[in-house]
Amino acid sequence: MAKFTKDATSLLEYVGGKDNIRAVTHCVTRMRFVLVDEKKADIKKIEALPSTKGTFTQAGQFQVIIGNEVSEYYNEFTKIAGIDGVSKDAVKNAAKSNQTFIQRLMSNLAEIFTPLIPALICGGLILGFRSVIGDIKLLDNGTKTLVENYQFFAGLYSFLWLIGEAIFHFLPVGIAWSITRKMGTTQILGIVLGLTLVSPQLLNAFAVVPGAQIPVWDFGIFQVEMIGYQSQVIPAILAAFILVYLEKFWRRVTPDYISMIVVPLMSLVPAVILAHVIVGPIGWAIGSFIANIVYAGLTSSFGWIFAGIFGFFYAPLVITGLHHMTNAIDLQLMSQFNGTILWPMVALSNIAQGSAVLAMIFLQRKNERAKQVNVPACISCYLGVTEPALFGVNLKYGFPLVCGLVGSCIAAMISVSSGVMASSIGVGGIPGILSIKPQYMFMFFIAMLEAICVPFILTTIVGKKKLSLEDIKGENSSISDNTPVQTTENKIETTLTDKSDIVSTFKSPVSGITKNLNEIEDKAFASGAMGEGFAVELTDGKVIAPFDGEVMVCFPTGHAYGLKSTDGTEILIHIGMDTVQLDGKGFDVKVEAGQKIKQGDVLVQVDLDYVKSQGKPLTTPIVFTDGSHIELLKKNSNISIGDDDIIKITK
Ligand SMILES: OC[C@H]1O[C@H](O[C@H]2O[C@H](CO)[C@@H](O)[C@H](O)[C@H]2O)[C@H](O)[C@@H](O)[C@@H]1O
Repeated sequence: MAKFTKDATSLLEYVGGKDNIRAVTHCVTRMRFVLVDEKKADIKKIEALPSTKGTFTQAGQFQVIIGNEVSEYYNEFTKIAGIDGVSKDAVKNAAKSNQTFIQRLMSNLAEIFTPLIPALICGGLILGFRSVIGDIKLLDNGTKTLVENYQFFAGLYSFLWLIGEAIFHFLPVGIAWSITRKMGTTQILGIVLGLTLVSPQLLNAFAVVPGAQIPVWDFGIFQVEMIGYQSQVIPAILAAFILVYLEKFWRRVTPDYISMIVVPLMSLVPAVILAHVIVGPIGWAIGSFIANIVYAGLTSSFGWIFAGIFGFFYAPLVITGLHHMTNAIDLQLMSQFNGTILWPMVALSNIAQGSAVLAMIFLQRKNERAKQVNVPACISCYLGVTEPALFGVNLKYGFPLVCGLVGSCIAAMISVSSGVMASSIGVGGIPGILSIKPQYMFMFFIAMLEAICVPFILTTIVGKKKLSLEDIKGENSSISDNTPVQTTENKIETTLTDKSDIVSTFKSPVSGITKNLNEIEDKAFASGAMGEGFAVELTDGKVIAPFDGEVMVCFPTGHAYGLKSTDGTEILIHIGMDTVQLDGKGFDVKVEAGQKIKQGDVLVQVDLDYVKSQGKPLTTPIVFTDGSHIELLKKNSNISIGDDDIIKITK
């Protein structure tokens, strides 16, 4: 059995089976589905699968976040489902039907740039290395660079530009290719179109300065300027879409037997003409306008405010999966200002989220199970891929995400207000410093230190208050088969504060015969590891709220509830033993997590006969997970729902 066989099989069932999948693909960390009926997906069950880090529905796509191993998972899933033929394009196109114009624009941009990222990162590292050897005066008391002192480095510097130029200056080739690939038209035509935008026959875009002699194609009656579009983003996007739609048009109207002659010719030639005569100049102007606005915004006296907003919202943008659209702006900034002030904030945001996870590693150092998630998530984040951290840790607990956002917001403000600029997009984590222009490396380093320290300290402080003993110590401290595993939905927040007031507003949530907790069979409850409390052998299936407060946890199977009273008392009611295995059958749940409750509100109506018929004991522990001390006042007594004075609670 392959690593993901079990989970992939369950996922197929929980998304509603093969018939409910209109299309499926994956990206760097997520399975992306377009479902026929989204309501058929059982999100709670999907999120409970061990390999699922979270789910997200965005713009017509149902995303299941798996992490860095998603391609292996995807292969297993498609093998089991027998749907190998479903392509990425099919997913995207199917999802489009559910999107607004803006969503479509954003996801199109993100989709265009995603396949280019490996090359951009490689180029970023190369440019960063070139800066280190060619721009930093490391030798002769800070007066000479390595390139100036050693021929080897001079040669290396020159050689590396061969690759750097191919990636960044000839970017229109990559963009036009990516668009034809995405739109399912002939990719080589996209490549050729891209080449016509950066051909050496044209005046290089970087040589187009006021007063420059611009060569022309002279058609007698009119002339066209021979300008190259090196590093330009929007002209390439517009030209490629023209090519795509021309090809689609000609393919539709051309008989098959001449399509090979007509379609490429009639698509490419007009596309190249339109590119150089109309959309090139227009796209250049639009691109410059956008880059100027972003640049002016970020370098204005209010730049730090824009930066703070970007820094705060970048990680949530990653959660939506639309973040790659920022690459378009980065690349435009690079072509116009020879660097980007946007991308350093991307790297800082990723670092900040990684640092929040670092704090979780520290807080949960005794929790073996949490370590298995936290450590790889943190490493991945520090190397530029944040989904394992976002979905596996920070979103799950909530507060690390917020602490990371605060750290990222401050780091972005430091970065922008000190003018930090990267030569290019690079590895969006700690190695990102290599892509920063040498003169800004120190300030980026300071911003990076902040992005490491602030989320770490904040998460540690908040985590000490927020995390339960179970979160901190892991399985051994309190988890049994009957114990709900903590997920986003079913998280029990147990504060570690020590109060000493006596609470007397507790009324029995159930009817039955009371028992001391240590008398029941389940070891985890009986040992008191989950907290003190008592148990009841149920005689009636109605379960009510014992106090006014909130439902913190409502287990998807309806058999366990975490409640918090208005005065902060927290309890877990676990109905029956091993009842998680009933999968919700016999439990008519009346509340949901997050719901406010009044004492006496019905939480669930349990079909006791059914539970008994399945061989499950009706022993129901009621445990105080906030550390309260409990004395059972009515031992072995027949109590009724709503009775008070059953226990004495001391905090
Ligand atoms: O969705 C995967 C990741 O996408 C972004 O990072 C990637 O692109 C960055 C350029 O925009 C690049 O710097 C980084 O090295 C790449 O991993 C995003 O910043 C990540 O948070 C996300 O996990």
